[in-house]
Amino acid sequence: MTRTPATRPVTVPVTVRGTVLGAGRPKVIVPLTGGTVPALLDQARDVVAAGPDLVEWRVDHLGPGGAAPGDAAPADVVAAGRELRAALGGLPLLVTIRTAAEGGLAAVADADYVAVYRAVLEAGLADLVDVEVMRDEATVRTLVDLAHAAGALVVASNHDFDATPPQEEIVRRLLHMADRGADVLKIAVMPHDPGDVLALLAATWEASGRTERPLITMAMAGTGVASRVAGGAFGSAATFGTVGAASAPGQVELGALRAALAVVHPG
Ligand SMILES: O=C1C[C@@](O)(C(=O)O)C[C@@H](O)[C@@H]1O
Repeated sequence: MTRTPATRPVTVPVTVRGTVLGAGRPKVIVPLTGGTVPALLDQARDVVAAGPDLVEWRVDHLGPGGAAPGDAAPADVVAAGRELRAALGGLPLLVTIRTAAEGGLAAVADADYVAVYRAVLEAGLADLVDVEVMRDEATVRTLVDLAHAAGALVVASNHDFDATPPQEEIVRRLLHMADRGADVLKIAVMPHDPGDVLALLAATWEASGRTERPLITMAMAGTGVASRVAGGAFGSAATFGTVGAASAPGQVELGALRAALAVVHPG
């Protein structure tokens, strides 16, 4: 049981293209998972029409001709990114290479992971980049510096698709992300029972009392849906919802998610 400290730091919100993370109702992030540029742009049109707060581009789903997801070369990613950026208008864009180690499709070495992000950042395509904080420390440092030099924010991330670590460990990982210089701290875990969802929510509440940085947390799959709709009440600044394809188990369709968020966060 975690008690509320007498003085809790207040979350310092971050603003991306007018969208505020860390204040007000949690923001809805919709993932794009197209495997080819035409598929990506089709999906982007539907997503823009649905009006999310932010868009996540899962670059690891892109492959040459859709044949080999995760293997797209930096120049191809940049070319696709330019078209995507134009299709998104002013929507904030989070660029994510989710590696196989954390439940994604990219089986990349650190050098390639950095090369793709470097190209995307230098082309000015990302407002935020997802950096897996468990990767090599020098890689994480390089990416944090590259992102900040390009005027982008870093969303540090960690994913456990097998289990839910204990509350203290979830908090430790989130605070470690802050130590690494991330602007937003994100963790996704796999619950096996409602107690695991409670651990994730308790960790969210505890961590939000120990860092000023906005958090994004979720328990995945059906058991974890409560965390996707009600995580904001415990300190999560955003939640992933779908327009079409999901990028992780348990994501709720955008319209239903917005309705649920309006119930949890009236006014
Ligand atoms: O980190 C996350 C969270 C996520 O895994 C989810 O469970 O909603 C979905 C991913 O696309 C995103 O990068």
